[in-house]
Amino acid sequence: ALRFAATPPRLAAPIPPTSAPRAHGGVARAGALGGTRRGRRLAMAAADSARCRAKREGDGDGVIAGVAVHGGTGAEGEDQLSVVMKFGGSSVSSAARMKEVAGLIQAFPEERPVVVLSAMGKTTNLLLLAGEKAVGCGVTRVSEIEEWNMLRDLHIKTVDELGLPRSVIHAKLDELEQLLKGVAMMKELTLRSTDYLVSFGECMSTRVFAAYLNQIGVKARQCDAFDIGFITTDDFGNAEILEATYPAVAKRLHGDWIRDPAIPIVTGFLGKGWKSGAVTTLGRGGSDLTATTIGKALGLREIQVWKDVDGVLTCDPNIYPNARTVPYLTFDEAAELAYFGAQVLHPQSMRPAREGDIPVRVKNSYNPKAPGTLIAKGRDMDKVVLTSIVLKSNVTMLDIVSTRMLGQFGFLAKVFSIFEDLGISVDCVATSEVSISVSLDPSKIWSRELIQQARA
Ligand SMILES: Nc1ncnc2c1ncn2[C@@H]1O[C@H](COP(=O)(O)OP(=O)(O)O)[C@@H](O)[C@H]1O
Ligand SMILES: N[C@@H](CC(=O)OP(=O)(O)O)C(=O)O
Repeated sequence: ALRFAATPPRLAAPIPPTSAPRAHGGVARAGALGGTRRGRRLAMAAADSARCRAKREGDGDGVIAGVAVHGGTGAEGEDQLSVVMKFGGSSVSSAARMKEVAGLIQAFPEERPVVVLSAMGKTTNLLLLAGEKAVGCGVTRVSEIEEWNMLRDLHIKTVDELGLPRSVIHAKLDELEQLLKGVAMMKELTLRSTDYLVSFGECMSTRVFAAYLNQIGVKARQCDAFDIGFITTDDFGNAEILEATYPAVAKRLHGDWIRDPAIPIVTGFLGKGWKSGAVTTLGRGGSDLTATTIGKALGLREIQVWKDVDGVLTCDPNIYPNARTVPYLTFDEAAELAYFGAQVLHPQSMRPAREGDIPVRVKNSYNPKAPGTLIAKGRDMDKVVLTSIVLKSNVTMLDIVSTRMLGQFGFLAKVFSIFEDLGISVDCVATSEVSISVSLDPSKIWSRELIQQARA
């Protein structure tokens, strides 16, 4: 599909790129992370100014206002959390990569980041494969599952190379092995237990990374998203974040920071089902959504998503290696690109950023000097013709042809009520007097029922 940018009127001047990292290595300033009384006073002052701002701007969405009720936060205070830095699996795939990420965090001593991490490298895929194999292999053969051995070895090697005690990871690895044996025993892997299984990826990467930061003198605190207020629907595998998440996460992260300032290292991708209380996941690539949710909850200055590419590119670099970086995007453009197949961002992740009006910067952790892509409310569209090309595979096209449409009203409404009943999302629509063509979101399963109802 070719996505052409429309040419709306000029909206806002582009925001200049962030300053390049100042230095690599070294230990973060103690002052920036210190829990002084002055810091707390500043925090309260910032809370007051956030309250005033919310009042002035008539901010009715309850985020800043909601936080203020619980003691307040805001991005203005010197000792407040200031940005989200999310690092994807490719950025934390080994001990060497984790050291570089730690260096990146230290290179911005003026920031007080909330760090969001994905699972190391391809751990999520390995966990899914290990789970599938466990269903059919029998309890005694779990220890032979190749993917389980690969991910266990990766985590132990990483801990060793970072000079950390293996106890950092042992409890989680033991629990994971028990879980795989449980799956093998039951010969069953439900969506609910799959979510619990894959959660080990983020639970382990954050524990390892937080321990490493503490070891090098940067005070950090590991946080499981499902324990700090990420409340979701119980749609295992593709859970939606509920509104209650925002005040809960803000209260917890802000409260912890005021009590004992330490960089929060939060598990991406995970939540807690509001009915079941079980661990849920936000859909593949969901750590981006974790990052933007935290950004909105705390009203932070910026959300940074660090990838293995120089930003959002003009097309998938796996298809066209000479793709160029798109320097500026609007939230709507980024959401549309993500929804229509640009794997670089989670399709839902732009929503909290847009609602909170918090710029998202897509950066390359392998090439931090590159300016990346800045996603914000508006950008200069004067010279824009083509923004980016995306490809979406396995799209289902449905053509409905009927002479009963001629001169009638309500035909489209009937067709769309069938989609609604069956929970099917429609991407594109084209109509004429005698036919309707729609393309259906491949992530939703559609069934024969649809054809039968369309015929009726
Ligand atoms: N339009 C695009 N712009 C940038 N990257 C893209 C695009 N389309 C697909 N990609 C792919 O998305 C990858 C980055 O996304 P992802 O793997 O989710 O990163 P991470 O795991 O670090 O969060 C890139 O390595 C690239 O192969
Ligand atoms: N680990 C999860 C969540 C995620 O966001 O990963 P990444 O940031 O590496 O795309 C996944 O693989 O889907």
